[in-house]
Amino acid sequence: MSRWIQNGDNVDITKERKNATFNTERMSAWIHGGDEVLKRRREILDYVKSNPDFKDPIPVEFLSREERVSNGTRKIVKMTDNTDQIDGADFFGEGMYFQSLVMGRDLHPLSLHYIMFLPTLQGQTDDEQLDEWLPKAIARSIVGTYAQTELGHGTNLSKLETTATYDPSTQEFVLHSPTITAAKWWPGGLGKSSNHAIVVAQLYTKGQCKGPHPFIVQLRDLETHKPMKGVRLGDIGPKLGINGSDNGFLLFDKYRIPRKAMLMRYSKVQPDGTYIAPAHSKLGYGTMVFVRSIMIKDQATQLGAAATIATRYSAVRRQGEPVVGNGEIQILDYQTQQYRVFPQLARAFAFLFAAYEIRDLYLRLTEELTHGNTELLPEIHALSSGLKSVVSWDTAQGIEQCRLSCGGHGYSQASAFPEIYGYAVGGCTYEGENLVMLLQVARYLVKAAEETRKGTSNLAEICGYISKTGRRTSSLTSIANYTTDQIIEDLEHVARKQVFHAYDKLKKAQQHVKPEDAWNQSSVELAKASRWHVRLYLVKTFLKKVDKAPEDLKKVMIHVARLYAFDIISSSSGNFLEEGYMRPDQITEIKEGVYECLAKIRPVAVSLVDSWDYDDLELKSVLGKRDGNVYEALLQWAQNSQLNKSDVIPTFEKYLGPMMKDARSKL
Ligand SMILES: CCCCCCCC/C=C\CCCCCCC/C=C/C(=O)SCCNC(=O)CCNC(=O)[C@H](O)C(C)(C)COP(=O)(O)OP(=O)(O)OC[C@H]1O[C@@H](n2cnc3c(N)ncnc32)[C@H](O)[C@@H]1OP(=O)(O)O
Ligand SMILES: Cc1cc2nc3c(=O)[nH]c(=O)nc-3n(C[C@H](O)[C@H](O)[C@H](O)COP(=O)(O)OP(=O)(O)OC[C@H]3O[C@@H](n4cnc5c(N)ncnc54)[C@H](O)[C@@H]3O)c2cc1C
Repeated sequence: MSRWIQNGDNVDITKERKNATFNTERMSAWIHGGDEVLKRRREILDYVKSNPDFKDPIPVEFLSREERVSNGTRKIVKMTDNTDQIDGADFFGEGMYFQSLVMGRDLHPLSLHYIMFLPTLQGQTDDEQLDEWLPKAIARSIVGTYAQTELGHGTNLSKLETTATYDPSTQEFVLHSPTITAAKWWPGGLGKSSNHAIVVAQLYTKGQCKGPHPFIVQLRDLETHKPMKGVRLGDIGPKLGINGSDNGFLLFDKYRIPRKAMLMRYSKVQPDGTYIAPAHSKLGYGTMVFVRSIMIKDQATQLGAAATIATRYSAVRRQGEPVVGNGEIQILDYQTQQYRVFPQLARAFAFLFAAYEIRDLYLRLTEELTHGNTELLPEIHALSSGLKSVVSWDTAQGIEQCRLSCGGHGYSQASAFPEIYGYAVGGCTYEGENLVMLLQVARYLVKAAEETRKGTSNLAEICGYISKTGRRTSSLTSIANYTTDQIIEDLEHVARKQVFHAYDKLKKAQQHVKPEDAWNQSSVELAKASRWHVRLYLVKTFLKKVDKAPEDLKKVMIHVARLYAFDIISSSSGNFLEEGYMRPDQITEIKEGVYECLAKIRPVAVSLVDSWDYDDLELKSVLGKRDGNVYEALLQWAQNSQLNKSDVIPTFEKYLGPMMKDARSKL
């Protein structure tokens, strides 16, 4: 046994846990929403661990693509056979946790069924359609996906090419892909698994195009699973990540579906072809808003996992001997290591707490929509688009920092970083490419700036800072006395300034060039304004949450929240220095604040990541193992390699052996 193991655990990690200044269980409960939530997490975990159906034959990174799809399909069917183990109504909490324990970091043949197909049926059907389709989808007698993106168009929905032309003589729509670029491309589970899809197509009736609308479409025969006549589909091949998912392509050749296949909660086509428009033109995009909202928690969970792995590994990895003869030190003691890893942990917290907020806002929206009130739609569209964009970008960067902080072992799939990154980074693209989403936020901010300039502002709370007068210089005197209100005031200043800078640039350009060119020429500054708007929101949400925490937890978490804010300010110091809003010595003070926070977090870092309550089963990382016994586990993990099945592999007989033999004979 290694000299670093005592009572089964690595001695360094045990020592770290003894340093905790707070109760890890209390912290976990606070993070996850209370004792009851924590208790339920443990029950779900026990259930998953005790069920052999959920076990992977070997770590999934050793499986081929076909094996991955097959293993994932087997598990998700078993998992959804057992949804009585969770509160089905709690998709955001129990649903997401259950699926992450069973399915790991992969999407699978039923992902889109649960994440988009079912929610679209719930949100977009009229009563009759709901009664027809929802029971089938819930029972899994049909499997659906969401087919919107095409080879030629993803972002720009107004130019989707798939057509749904209404034929009043038969009361049917004719679905058609007029070109190759009209092929649906990407939908998860479309390639081989789904037999139905929500297809988004340009609706034509009475010779007029009414724009993209959702239709429910049968793609495969229910018994043979062969594609229906007029439907061509398949898998799009391997991707950077999520290779357990059969993302697919789909083409229609004048494929007929009944009139009632058009989802008619908001827009309708009557039997004679008369079109009835929705109350709000973007109501049909509701499922995207829903997914953008739930993605925030998913991304936070991935970044939290990466930070947990990096922190635990840094506690057990010893490298370098600053005092010769005293032995090598834990790499977690290096300030540079802390500077790399702890901000990622702080971000993960910030994102998780924002995820709770957007969940609550989304629930409010759903409630309002049942009363026909669409007032909240622009605000939630802007917030979910902005959070989706900033959070997924920072998550991807953060995971990469965590990987780098683990040196060579971070590059091995044993670390789980490649899986985490491959899975999470997809979020920068799907559900709206990040930059495009930032530009959606910008439209909202431009309106707020316009109202403020006109003096007619009655802004929503989320952008209330835009119409504030604010100070001309920061009131920061010393980092010790830098209050939450001052931090927010300083971030508000920079966000407001950037909003008006972008707005003025846009307005000025509009005087000289066409509106679309003016927008394009201002778009980098507009996207920056959106980022500041979202960062401000994240900082405010985090500080507010910590302010309300119980005292024992607040004492620790305040350093994490301040690190999040100080890291943002110090890494963009130029924005704060502009026009003398801050002086260089104030920036120096904030940098010192960063270092102070790192030092405060250092002794409790392992306990903090323990509080995220990841089980080894969920982390799936040799480096992040709770017991810290990394080296033994690495050696064991490598035994799974197919190349280790024999001492000599065929490539030796075929290539290397003859090459060396030949070379030897010539010497
Ligand atoms: C038991 C089992 C449990 C299982 C649990 C599983 C849990 C797993 C958890 C998480 C994992 C997450 C995994 C997710 C899987 C992802 C799968 C991916 C799916 C997809 O990607 S689907 C395709 C998504 N596609 C897009 O997002 C396209 C992006 N484009 C657009 O959204 C829009 O076209 C646009 C926003 C870019 C522009 O739209 P458009 O041209 O139509 O409009 P504009 O002229 O620009 O704007 C007009 C006006 O409308 C406003 N607007 C736009 N969109 C919306 C909206 N959605 N809501 C409200 N308003 C909107 C826009 O801002 C303009 O407003 P103003 O005129 O400025 O007022
Ligand atoms: C893992 C994964 C899963 C997916 N799952 C599904 C699914 O289940 N169903 C589905 O329908 N789709 C799915 N998609 C597709 C996804 O929604 C699209 O890829 C996404 O919306 C972006 O569209 P695009 O790929 O066409 O990129 P494009 O729109 O071509 O964007 C390419 C580049 O152009 C820029 N750009 C585009 N428009 C503008 C603009 N107006 N202003 C400034 N810059 C612009 C973008 O910022 C980007 O840099 C998935 C994608 C991925 C990666």
